Amino acid sequence: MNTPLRIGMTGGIGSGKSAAAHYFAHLGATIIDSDQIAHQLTTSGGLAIPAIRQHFGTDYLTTNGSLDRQRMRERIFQDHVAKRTLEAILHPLIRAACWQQAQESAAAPYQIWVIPLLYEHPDWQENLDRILVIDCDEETQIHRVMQRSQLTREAVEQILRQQAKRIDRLSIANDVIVNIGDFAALQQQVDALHQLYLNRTPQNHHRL
Ligand SMILES: CC(C)(COP(=O)(O)OP(=O)(O)OC[C@H]1O[C@@H](n2cnc3c(N)ncnc32)[C@H](O)[C@@H]1O)[C@@H](O)C(=O)NCCC(=O)NCCS
Ligand SMILES: Nc1ncnc2c1ncn2[C@@H]1O[C@H](COP(=O)(O)OP(=O)(O)OP(=O)(O)O)[C@@H](O)[C@H]1O
Repeated sequence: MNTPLRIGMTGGIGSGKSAAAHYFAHLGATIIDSDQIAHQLTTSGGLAIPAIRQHFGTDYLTTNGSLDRQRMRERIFQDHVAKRTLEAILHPLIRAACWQQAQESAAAPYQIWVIPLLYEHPDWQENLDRILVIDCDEETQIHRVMQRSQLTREAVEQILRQQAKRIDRLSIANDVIVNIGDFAALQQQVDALHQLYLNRTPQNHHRL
């Protein structure tokens, strides 16, 4: 059986990764979503909970034993050491779970790996055939995240400062979706990339 084409999708907070992934899935792609996996690992009984309890204490767990996401978010985006500690706990587990999901869905024509920190952690780029960046201006990101959640402008800006710059992320892209219009404009770009990915295989395209 051929290995499916693996596309790493990345983009800053609120750029539209989930919206694009949702539509790729509708077209038949397999989606491997590192944010979703991180959520599963940190629900009650999740694989990452014992290490989080050990390093951060029970203060960062809710009464039902899952990660207190708000509290952890407030901590890590103003404490670099805590951020690195949480990433050191979660990233190896996320990667293992991504690979497991990828193997379980090997029959799909191509896979979209949603990895927000693909630029910040280049080792994630290994074994990917292409990189797709969901691009949009920071002001749009801020508005979208504020609309979607209870976060203040300052809180979103603080997260943005911890993430790669737009221009750096674009420097690793093979493909770019500019998500500054409406959902129809986003879907049109996904449709075009869907055709491109169906016509590519890992055997006839190498990223490097
Ligand atoms: C800090 C946490 C608990 C906040 O949870 P919350 O539900 O508020 O956010 P959610 O998980 O939906 O993430 C939303 C976005 O935040 C940004 N983000 C998350 N983690 C990080 C990080 N370590 N560095 C920079 N940005 C991050 C991404 O843009 C992500 O898409 C959570 O994001 C987390 O566990 N982060 C560490 C895991 C990680 O590094 N994930 C990225 C996988 S590549
Ligand atoms: N083209 C668009 N038009 C209107 N709203 C959009 C568009 N793209 C995304 N959105 C909305 O903006 C918000 C952020 O989008 P989405 O959740 O897809 O971003 P994300 O990159 O996955 O974010 P995060 O990094 O936080 O996981 C969502 O509420 C989504 O519905």
